[in-house]
Amino acid sequence: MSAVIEISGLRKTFHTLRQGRRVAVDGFDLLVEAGQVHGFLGPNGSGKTTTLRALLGLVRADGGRMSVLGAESPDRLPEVAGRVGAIVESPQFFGNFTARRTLRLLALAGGVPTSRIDEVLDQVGLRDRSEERVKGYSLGMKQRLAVASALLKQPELLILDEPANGLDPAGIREMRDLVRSLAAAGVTVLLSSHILAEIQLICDHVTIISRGQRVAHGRVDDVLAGFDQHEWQVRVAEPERAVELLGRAGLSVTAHPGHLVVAGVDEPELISRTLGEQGLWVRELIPLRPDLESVFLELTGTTPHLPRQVDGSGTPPAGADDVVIDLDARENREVDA
Ligand SMILES: Nc1ncnc2c1ncn2[C@@H]1O[C@H](COP(=O)(O)OP(=O)(O)OP(=O)(O)O)[C@@H](O)[C@H]1O
Repeated sequence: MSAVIEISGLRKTFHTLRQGRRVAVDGFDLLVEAGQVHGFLGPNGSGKTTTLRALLGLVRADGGRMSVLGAESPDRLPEVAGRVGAIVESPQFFGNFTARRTLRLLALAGGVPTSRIDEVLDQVGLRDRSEERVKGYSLGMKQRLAVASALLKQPELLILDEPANGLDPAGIREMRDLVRSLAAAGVTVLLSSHILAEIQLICDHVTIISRGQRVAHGRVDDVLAGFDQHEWQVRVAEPERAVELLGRAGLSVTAHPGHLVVAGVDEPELISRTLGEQGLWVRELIPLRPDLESVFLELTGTTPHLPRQVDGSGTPPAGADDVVIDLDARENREVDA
């Protein structure tokens, strides 16, 4: 697969009068390949927007190499700008203009045929409302108009910084459907967010940033698999006896209200056989898989605990071949306030 975005060793330090020197991005790497819907995940202030701004030439990097669609950024960015759509800073629209008039203005300014206007309005689901003034739009509709403006030139790559920010659940769902339909149409999408569930629902790949450094990257399934402790939630009629039997069989078991958690077990038969052979029948046996939220919280240090998500499918995640977890960054992390 070809690289659509490559960043290696990106550094950016801001100097402000009040706060002095602030390292926003510190040797950061990112690889986005063609066809991916790539989630760029990190807590507030971890460096996501700075990275995207540097990539797009909106802020000057202090070090590192970047390329977009094979062109070095920022020097050769103009060569590929027509193939990239990006919404990084909150777009401002004229409130008194309709969506159609807004897009017409942008199409004319960008040399895009005006026949594209109806196509992008359809793509973002705004055609029915396109004659209304933008000032009457909801935040979600404004976001969709922003995406429509980025789609005018039929980009191969779409970069969205926090597209779900400020949206209500219905708006988030609309944005999710929109990103999925763009991905299905072959657009490579890089999407920054701190809404973990969103990333898990939309993205196939993820890069996690914490304090300006990459702390994990790879296929979402593989990143999750890297944190899988092979735990099972077990319900039985006599939990105390079950703890004893499982412990005697050398299994790691902890008691929780109403259930037990057995860790480090690949095959659930081991649990049911150990208990069944002593006449203790398992009522429920559920694999506990880590979700992106628990992985993110562990990597970025925002909580010491690993909440678990119950995945009733019982399907083991894919192998962890592609996932890379930067252990140095993990161990050296500081706790976010
Ligand atoms: N123009 C600036 N001047 C000074 N400091 C800045 C500037 N832009 C960003 N920073 C600092 O750089 C760090 C990274 O900020 P950045 O906006 O890139 O984070 P982020 O991950 O996008 O956060 P959020 O999710 O809140 O948007 C923060 O400490 C921020 O205060």
